[in-house]
Amino acid sequence: MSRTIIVSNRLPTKILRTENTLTFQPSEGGLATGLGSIYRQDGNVWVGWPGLFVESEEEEQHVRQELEADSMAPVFLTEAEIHDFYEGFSNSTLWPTFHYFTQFATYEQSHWEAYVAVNEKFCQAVLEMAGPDDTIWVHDYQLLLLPEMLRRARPDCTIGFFLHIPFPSHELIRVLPWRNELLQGMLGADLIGFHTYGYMRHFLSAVSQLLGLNSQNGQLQTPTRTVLVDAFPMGIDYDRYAQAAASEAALAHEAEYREALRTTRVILSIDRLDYTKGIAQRLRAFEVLLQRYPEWAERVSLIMVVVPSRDQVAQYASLKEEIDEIVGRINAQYRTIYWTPIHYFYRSFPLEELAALYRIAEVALVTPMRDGMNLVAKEFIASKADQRGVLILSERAGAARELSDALIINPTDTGQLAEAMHDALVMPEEEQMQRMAAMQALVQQYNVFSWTKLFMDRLSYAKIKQLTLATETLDTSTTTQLVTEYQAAERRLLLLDYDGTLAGFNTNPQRARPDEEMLLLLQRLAENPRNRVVVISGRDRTTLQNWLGHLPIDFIAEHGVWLRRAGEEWTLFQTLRNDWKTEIRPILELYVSRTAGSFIEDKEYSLVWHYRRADAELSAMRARELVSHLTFLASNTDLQVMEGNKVIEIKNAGINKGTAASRWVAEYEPDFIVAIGDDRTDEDTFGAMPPEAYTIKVGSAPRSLARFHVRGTTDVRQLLRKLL
Ligand SMILES: O=P(O)(O)OC[C@H]1O[C@H](O[C@H]2O[C@H](CO)[C@@H](O)[C@H](O)[C@H]2O)[C@H](O)[C@@H](O)[C@@H]1O
Ligand SMILES: O=c1ccn([C@@H]2O[C@H](COP(=O)(O)OP(=O)(O)O)[C@@H](O)[C@H]2O)c(=O)[nH]1
Ligand SMILES: [Mg+2]
Repeated sequence: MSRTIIVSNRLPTKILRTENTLTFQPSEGGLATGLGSIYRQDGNVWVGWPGLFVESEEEEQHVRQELEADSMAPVFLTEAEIHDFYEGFSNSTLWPTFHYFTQFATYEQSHWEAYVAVNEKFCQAVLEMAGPDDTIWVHDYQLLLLPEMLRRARPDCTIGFFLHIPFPSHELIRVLPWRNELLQGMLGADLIGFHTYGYMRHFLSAVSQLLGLNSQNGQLQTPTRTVLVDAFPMGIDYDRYAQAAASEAALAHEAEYREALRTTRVILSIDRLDYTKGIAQRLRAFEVLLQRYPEWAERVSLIMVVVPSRDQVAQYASLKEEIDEIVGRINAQYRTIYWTPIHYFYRSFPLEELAALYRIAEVALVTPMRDGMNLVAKEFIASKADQRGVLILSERAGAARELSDALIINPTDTGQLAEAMHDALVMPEEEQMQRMAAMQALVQQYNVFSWTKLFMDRLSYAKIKQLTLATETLDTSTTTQLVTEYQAAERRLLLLDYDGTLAGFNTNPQRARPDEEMLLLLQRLAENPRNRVVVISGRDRTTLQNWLGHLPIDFIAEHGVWLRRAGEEWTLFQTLRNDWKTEIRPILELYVSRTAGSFIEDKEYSLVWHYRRADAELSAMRARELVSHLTFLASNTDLQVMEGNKVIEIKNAGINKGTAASRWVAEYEPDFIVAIGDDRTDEDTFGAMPPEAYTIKVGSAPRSLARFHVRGTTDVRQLLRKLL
């Protein structure tokens, strides 16, 4: 039976050592509480770190067994690994960078190395566990390299990846020395999910800017595969929080708190201790509230739960001191014998007590500087059975993209935040209920179960899509068959594209000169009297002539405009005009002047706008603009607009690599054909070949007419060598 293997840095259970005994308790943090409800189903298993340093083999065995009984498999990390991988790279490099706190980020080579090593350790643990049909779902920034590591070990397995924190602008990502490795690591997945569309957009733009990979409608084309990218805002186990809030235990705790607080109204905040959560700013805003509206003195208190977190990281330790200091100062200044302005707790609470706090609070303050999602906001909403209560929510929490009925604030605007608190405290009940009802409906519908289902369904879809769209890989047995057929054949036709097929794709087209190995390979293939070798390219005939003209091969140049059989003269495919160039050239010049780095190639019967060296995103936009501009102009002419790899070409209609290649098939009557190409324009060749021909696409494409595909130019060379 196939099952799902969830992988995250932290298990939903953490183990504490007190003297000689181990206690197992639930982990804090959104990931553990969010997914905690679902992993126990259907033989699924959760792989992760249990938060404990084991001291002996026996202890390790014991922990492993205990966790296994509860569907978990531990990855044990050493103190050094926790220092360099968790506190170091994960929480001192990635966490601040991804939350726009680059001033806190450190860049240590040793931390990076530990990050690689621990990702490998997780990879081994997963591989030991995963069967070929299992789905692997990797979570979060601590394991960005894992998808690609798993992919390398199991090329066909199903891998999902979800990032729980923001994905920042590529301007921040590019600051990281290891940015390309990190992005490549994520691209090992079949589906990559984010909480919001904004994060997804930033990711796609980073991939385009830094790796030069294009996407369309969230479908990303890597050299080998199609990867889907999408937004999946995570939800909570709504019923669990609603039930907890309605439980006897929660009611009893609430009564207790009410008695202690007497008539004081409650504003609540709950977070892990983290500089991303805006805790200090929130305290200052509360102080401003008391200054601006002295009438709230003795009438409203802030209950602030701060859960200890990552206290070995310097920034966290100093934040703790800062908060202690501000709370102390405000309380000292405003408190009375009857009233404490801020009830500050630095510890975690069990679910029933959290539920009681959610119940008693009239206002929840969720005001992070940056937060991937923030589940506390959703838990507060689920706990409000009577629909009274107001959520104040930072516009920079992922949750703000969904919860538009909250009072949305900018957390750095202390004045606005203070006013929002006041507004919340005086909001008429009817308005509170209206807003709360709308948010409850949303949080109830988009819960953690629908989130999981949506992600998993989309992951199966990604897989099916890859299978149905992808051409078959040219594996060893097909290669053997190809070679056998080749050897038996008398009249063989080899149609070979140049750039991206025989030569690697170069940012400067003039630098893609043939190397010695290629020249020798073509020479030897062409020498065989049973072979007809045709280089079929979009390049101008002069370049092909200069580079390859001395070889006994045929040429199809300018996508079929110019033809040359070995030893003969160049001829035109048909009589052509090029008087249209005077009208079209100024348009291309306009796009060059608007797009630095782009340039025009002027071929005898076509004009090309190249943008491989221009800013990836700007030029992609300009390219769409240019295509529609040219298509409009060409509509009543005999011109055609062709899009290739970072090029737009305009030329006479009816001529392409396919029509030219057909001429060779008709004249030469081959009994064996291999046609290889990497580009959109090569699709015309593939489409024009008889069904038994070996059509081979280099790299991946969402849809290709070729029967087979290979990874890159190295594979092409290898295949051609086999034919010698
Ligand atoms: O494992 P820790 O270092 O103790 O940290 C706890 C978790 O914090 C982060 O939570 C995030 O995930 C939430 C659910 O998607 C989201 O609501 C929140 O905005 C994020 O900050 C972190 O991403 C987890 O990996 C940690 O385990
Ligand atoms: O004493 C506490 C306080 C909070 N939480 C939980 O910690 C999670 C915090 O998740 P959130 O997404 O708000 O932020 P994160 O900590 O993941 O950044 C929520 O589910 C809270 O219920 C907890 O388990 N114990
Ligand atoms: Mg090509």
